[in-house]
Formats: sequence, C-alpha cells, structure tokens
Amino acid sequence: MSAETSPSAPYDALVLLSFGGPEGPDDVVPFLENVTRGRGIPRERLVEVGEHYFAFGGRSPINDQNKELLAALRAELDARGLDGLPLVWGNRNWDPYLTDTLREAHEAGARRVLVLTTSAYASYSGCRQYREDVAASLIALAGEGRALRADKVRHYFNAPGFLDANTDAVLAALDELDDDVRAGAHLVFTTHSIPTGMAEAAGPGGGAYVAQHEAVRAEVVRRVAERTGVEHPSALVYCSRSGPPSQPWLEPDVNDHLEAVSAEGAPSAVVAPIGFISDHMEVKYDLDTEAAETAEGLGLPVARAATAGVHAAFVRSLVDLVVERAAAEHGEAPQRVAVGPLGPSHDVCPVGCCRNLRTPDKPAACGADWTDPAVTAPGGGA
Ligand SMILES: CC1=C(CCC(=O)O)c2cc3nc(cc4[nH]c(cc5[nH]c(cc1n2)c(C)c5CCC(=O)O)c(CCC(=O)O)c4C)C(CCC(=O)O)=C3C
Ligand SMILES: [Fe+2]
Repeated sequence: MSAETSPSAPYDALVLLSFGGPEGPDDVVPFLENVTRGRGIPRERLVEVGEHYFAFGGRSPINDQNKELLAALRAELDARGLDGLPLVWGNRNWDPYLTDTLREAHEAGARRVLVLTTSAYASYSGCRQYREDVAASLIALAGEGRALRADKVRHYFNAPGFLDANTDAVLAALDELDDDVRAGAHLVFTTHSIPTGMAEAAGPGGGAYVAQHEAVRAEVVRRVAERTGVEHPSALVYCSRSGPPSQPWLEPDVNDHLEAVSAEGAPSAVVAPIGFISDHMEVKYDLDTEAAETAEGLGLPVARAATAGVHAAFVRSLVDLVVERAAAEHGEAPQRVAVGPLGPSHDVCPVGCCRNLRTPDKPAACGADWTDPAVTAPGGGA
C-alpha cells in the first residue's frame, strides 16, 4: 500500500443502515405492513403497536435520531481526515429505503461500500435480516446494471465507547435517584425480547444475543462498582414482546421484573436500555410509558438511563471500527479492540450465522456464503 492510501480505502462510501420509522399518521399502517410482512404477528398486536405510534403523533423518533447520529459520524470522520468518504443513510422499512440509497451512491461513483447497522448485537433481527436487506438491494441494483460490493462493520456491543456511553448513562441515572434509595438501586438492563428459537440461533454457535447482552451487563456493573464503590444487584430483562402467546420469547418481561424486585424490597431501580442505541419507540413507549406506569403503581422510584445516542466515545468507537475494517481490507493487520471475555466479533459472518428460521435460503450479503450478483444489462438490448 502506498503512503497516500486513504484510511477509508477500499471503501467509496459508508452506509448507515437502520430500521426506519413512520414520519406521520398516514405512514403508520404502511410502515407496520412493511415490518411484519411474512413475520406472523397477530393482528391485535399490530393494532396495539399502531396505537403506540399514534400516541406519539404517528411519528417514530428513530429517523431524527439517525440524522443526529449521521451528523455526529460526519463530524468525527471529518476530524480524522476522512472528509472524502461519503456517508449515506438507508432503511429496511421506511424511506429512505436502502435500495434507493445505494442506487444514488452508485450514481455518485461508489462501487464498494461499508455498512454500519444501528444494531449492536447478533440475532436474526439485528444482524442477518440487515444482511438480507443488503443482498436484496445488491440483487435489485445488479438487475439495473449497477454492480456494488458491500461489507458490514462487525458487532460493536463490546466496543469501548459503547460501554463508556452505557456506563455514563447508568451513573447519571443513579444520580437522579434520591440519596436515601440510591445505594440499594437494582440495575435493570433491558433489551428487545426475541423468540427463544431466534435467540438459540443467534451468532455462529448460537446463544450470542443473550451472551453479548450479559457481557455488557457484567462490564457496566463492574465499572459502576469501580466508580461508586457499590456492587448493585442487576439483571438482564426484556421488553416489546410480540408474536403469538403460544410462541416462547425471552423473559422476564421488564414489567414483571420491576414487580418482582419491588416485592423483594428493592428501594429503587435504574432501567438501562442497553439493547438499543437510541431512544426509539420501544424506549419511549415500552419503557418510558408502560414500565414507568408499572413502577409508579408499585411506588418504586425508577430512573431511566440514556441510550448511547451520540455519546462522543460511542461515535469515536464506531469510526474506529470503520477505520479498522478498511485497514484489514487494504491489507494491514489492525488491532481489533474489544472489551471483555467475548473478544472481537468476526468481520464476515460464517455460514449459518444468525440463521433465518422461516426462510433459511434467503440470500444474505456480507457472509462467507455470499457471492456478489452478476450484472445483467437492463432490457437485455443494445
Ligand atoms: C432484536 C430487535 C431489534 C433491535 C435490533 C435493531 O435495531 O434492528 C429491533 C428493533 C426495532 N424494532 C422496531 C419496530 C418493530 N419491531 C417489530 C417486531 C419485531 N422486532 C423484533 C426484534 C427486534 N426489533 C422481533 C423479533 C419482532 C417480531 C417480528 C419478527 O420476527 O421480525 C414490530 C412489529 C410490531 C411488534 O410486534 O412490535 C415493530 C413496529 C424498531 C423501530 C422503532 C421505532 O419506530 O422507533 C426498531 C429499531
Ligand atoms: Fe423490532
């Protein structure tokens, strides 16, 4: 590699890939149809979730949060001399859709892109399903005569900045509690529930979703103890269950857990949504509305810890991972930083990683069994 190689080579663009969310009341139903197509969610659950969105004006907070993250990433990239690397944004379920974003990137000259998802952990929903989105977009664009190659940034649950952000957030939430209830506070680490079958299939060897969250819980508890001198009791619990009642999902539910710790005599709790990187609807509704009501009914003082959001250390870690991956791809052997026992995740998902239990053969990009689609001339003529 020559001395002039840009730290972002061989990539021509960085793509923030997210879930998407409605921008207004008219978007809610079509958005939910996009999310749940072929996923077997009961109709009552959809009506209920639609009400959560309508209660917030039909608007999800997720799009504005992604715009903030994009601005923070842009500033960090520029500060590191990566001002020549375009940064673009595409979603799975709502405008701007990933295919449109990648088409525009291709039009602007991009041929090889690096994808950064807004999900920190392994699971079908948080990893493979995004890889399927990338595959579907690359296949569609190949059909338009546009060849693109995509890689995905490795999981960042154990990136130092993600742990810094979550530790700072728990410390700040503890500070919000009254002095007389703080020392006994239970730390309630919360993430999205998923079907137990999906949890068993998460990661290359299974079980990675829970194991990765447990690693974050343990590290944050350790750091909080180091800072406060108090080893707080803690647990990993779940929110936002959907699916039919007959299907087992990860438990305990955050509301049931708050009842249990209150019954055991906990003086207070901190709810820390480590499973999410920003305050989207699951946080605003399921935690700040529903779980907050549960706690109030119990007379349990609860402070909610912030999500990582645009915490400076978190944003730095994300850019570190972009630079690390580019370095690896242009033939260096970068240091692969990761905190805790699980170590750095793979760059390329092995075959069968985060298996799709419904449609196992659906193409997924950024994996060992993926080959870039061949470009076919549109229209087949001239
Ligand atoms: C692990 C995980 C993440 C974290 C990783 C990541 O960030 O990707 C996540 C994120 C999100 N999930 C979101 C919204 C929804 N998820 C649903 C349904 C489901 N989520 C699941 C899992 C996850 N979901 C699962 C297993 C289902 C059942 C259907 C299926 O098997 O696929 C449904 C359908 C209705 C319902 O049942 O709730 C909605 C509306 C939003 C947007 C919020 C906003 O608008 O602010 C975000 C960021
Ligand atoms: Fe979800």
